Amino acid sequence: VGGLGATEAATQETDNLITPLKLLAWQKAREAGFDREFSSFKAVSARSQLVAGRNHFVKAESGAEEIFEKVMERVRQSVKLSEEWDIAEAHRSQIGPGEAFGAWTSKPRIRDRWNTLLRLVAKRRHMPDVFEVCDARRACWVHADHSTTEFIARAAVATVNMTGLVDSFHAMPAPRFPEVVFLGWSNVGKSSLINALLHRTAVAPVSNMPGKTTQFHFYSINEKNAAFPQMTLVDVPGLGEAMADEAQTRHWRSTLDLYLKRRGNMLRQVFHLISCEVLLRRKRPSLLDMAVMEMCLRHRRDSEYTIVITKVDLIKSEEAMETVFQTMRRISARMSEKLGIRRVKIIPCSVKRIRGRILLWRRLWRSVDPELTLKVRPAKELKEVQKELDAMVEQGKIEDLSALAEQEQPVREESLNGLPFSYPQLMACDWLSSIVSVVDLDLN
Ligand SMILES: Nc1nc2c(ncn2[C@@H]2O[C@H](COP(=O)(O)OP(=O)(O)OP(=O)(O)O)[C@@H](O)[C@H]2O)c(=O)[nH]1
Ligand SMILES: [Mg+2]
Repeated sequence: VGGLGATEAATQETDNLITPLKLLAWQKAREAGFDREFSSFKAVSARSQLVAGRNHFVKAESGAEEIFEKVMERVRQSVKLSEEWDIAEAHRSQIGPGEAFGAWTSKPRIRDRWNTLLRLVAKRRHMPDVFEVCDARRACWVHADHSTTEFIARAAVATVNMTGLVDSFHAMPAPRFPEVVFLGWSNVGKSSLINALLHRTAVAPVSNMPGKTTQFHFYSINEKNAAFPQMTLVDVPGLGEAMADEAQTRHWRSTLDLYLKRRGNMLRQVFHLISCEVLLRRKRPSLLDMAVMEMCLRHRRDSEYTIVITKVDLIKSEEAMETVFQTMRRISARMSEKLGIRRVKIIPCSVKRIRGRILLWRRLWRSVDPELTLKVRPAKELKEVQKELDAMVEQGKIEDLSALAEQEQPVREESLNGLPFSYPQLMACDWLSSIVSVVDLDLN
């Protein structure tokens, strides 16, 4: 009693069981952005559980998939795109950033097609598919635009809630979801980047005066939407001198230090932002930046570490580009000399343009992807499980039910299989090629 039965193909009986839930499912789908009728509402598989009565977990097919497939097929069949797609497919293994394949295009017609495809894929909220479309578009040398990043954000983000606004380590909310922190000198664009990635204008307050963010902001993404990837983004006060007094800045630094050292393995990714402005002016990152960098690389083995060069739209000449370039080369050399690290991932980006946004999303996604995370469900009393299931059935929470059923299946092992085709290539491409491709584009 209490164990889940095996997954079985649905029968007429299971189909009858879910029919009354169609309206609820449709309402839910509408809330999530689905704007048509279901063309079908069929049970595809079912599992049952005997807990003083029988619970049925039924996976239903809504027809949305069908519509998607049809439209996608139509989009792909239109002559131009399908040709490009086929070429991209044929060159899948060889196409990487920097390899000549054609000239970049921003033609609205072609761009719109890719964005339509992306919008359709985004509705499925399956991020590897989203990245696959992005890769294919890039492989076809079609520029991304604001719609592209908007659809990526739509696929990944349903809700954003501020769940903590604190100024000491001990007041921080306990880590609930995989966490990503954005840190760096004051005014480098940490808050702006969070807004840009979420495709929201006013989540994190931004100012052109340094010292805007004065507390640690915890933003829970998709807190109550388990169908979306759940994560926490953390915006921190600037490391540098800002407008605050000496004591305040020292306090922030020690809080950050504690946070990085003690946050534990829920902290998955550190985005360390360094502004182009600073690199152009000082030709080297600050000692504080170097200390943070070393700390992360040496002590934060649980987290990924990425340097983000912000405001690359300010690079206006080839000399400026060369300066940024050489500075990054020096940083890389210093790190490899000191820590024996051969490669530090560096992503140049700009919130005024699209540059770097997709790479950042990919990097972010990689660190929070629930499929790469072993979920440990706490053992519960049978009665509790029963109550939970009853409540779900009563409220018609079909998605939660099927998520629960899904959870009982063996968790996939961490692997790169199934990730988008150029993912390893992109990861393998060092900062040199990524900065070249981005800056080249900016100068064109
Ligand atoms: N040109 C350009 N300006 C940017 C970019 N990103 C941010 N900015 C500007 O830089 C300024 C600072 O941005 P914020 O996001 O507040 O920086 P912050 O790192 O959060 O700053 P603090 O909260 O003070 O630590 C704002 O005026 C932004 O508009 C960018 O990519 N390009
Ligand atoms: Mg800020």
